[in-house]
Amino acid sequence: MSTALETKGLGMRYGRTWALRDCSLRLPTGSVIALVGPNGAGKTTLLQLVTGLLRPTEGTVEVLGRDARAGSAEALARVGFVAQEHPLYQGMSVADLLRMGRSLNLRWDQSMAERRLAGLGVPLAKRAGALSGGQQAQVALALALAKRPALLVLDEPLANLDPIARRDFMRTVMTAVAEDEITVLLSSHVIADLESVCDRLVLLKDGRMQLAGAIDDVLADHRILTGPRTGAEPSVSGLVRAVHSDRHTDLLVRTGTDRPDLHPAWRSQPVGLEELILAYLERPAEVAR
Ligand SMILES: Nc1ncnc2c1ncn2[C@@H]1O[C@H](COP(=O)(O)OP(=O)(O)OP(=O)(O)O)[C@@H](O)[C@H]1O
Repeated sequence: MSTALETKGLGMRYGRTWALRDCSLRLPTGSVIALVGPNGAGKTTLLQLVTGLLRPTEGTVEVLGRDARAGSAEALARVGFVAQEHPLYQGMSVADLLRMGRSLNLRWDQSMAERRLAGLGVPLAKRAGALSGGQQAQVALALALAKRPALLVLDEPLANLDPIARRDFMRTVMTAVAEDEITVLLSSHVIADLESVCDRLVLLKDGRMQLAGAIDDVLADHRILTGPRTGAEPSVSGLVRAVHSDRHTDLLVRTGTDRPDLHPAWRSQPVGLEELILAYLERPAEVAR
């Protein structure tokens, strides 16, 4: 399987603060990757390093086999980026934005962009500033897709969109994935919306990667162990979270592919994606490190 994005020892420091550290990732072509993490985790920093908007303090980023660090025009021509809050020139009409995109990009697909926007009922003659939030998000996405990117990078594309606009936005993304086999890297806090569309997960916290891999593998690596509160807790390594009620204890454990040898009073069950992500996000920083 070919690689769409590879980072090695990637790090970014603002003054004395490391926003991202030791980030080594390999993302296969054609995957849809959810980048999750709490506020300030380093998600935007990572996405801006990938799109060549920031130069790393250390490490390397390769997009489609080319160094993105130099802001190489050739590599970046294959990357579509929708920044947080999908900024557009508010005074320009949608048609003018498309015209500008066409004049700036060699591989521009004008008819596809017009078709997608017409299908969504977005009027081309209207000023961007006069469109709804959902329509503006769709215009920003159409501009990014018209570049015919191999890698589409979306920074919190679903923030501030209502449920229908979120669904329509993700439908457009998934149609592009199916039609053009693009790789998508998207950050989001809306975990429930990611589960049905993403096949890989990268979880950042305090600038460090906590989890990365195919969602199926990540889920298979974890179990919830439930047993009596007073009983001897199983001695397991890889404890992510312990929740105690009056009578029971729930342990979320990174077991790997091993199945722990449990006392008969304990049972082991799989964990769902949302619960797993929340458990990692809630872990105290000193445990997470
Ligand atoms: N231009 C900057 N100058 C100084 N510090 C910055 C700058 N940009 C980001 N940071 C810091 O780097 C860290 C990571 O920020 P980043 O915006 O990458 O996080 P994030 O995960 O995208 O957060 P959010 O979910 O709130 O958008 C934070 O501590 C932030 O304050």
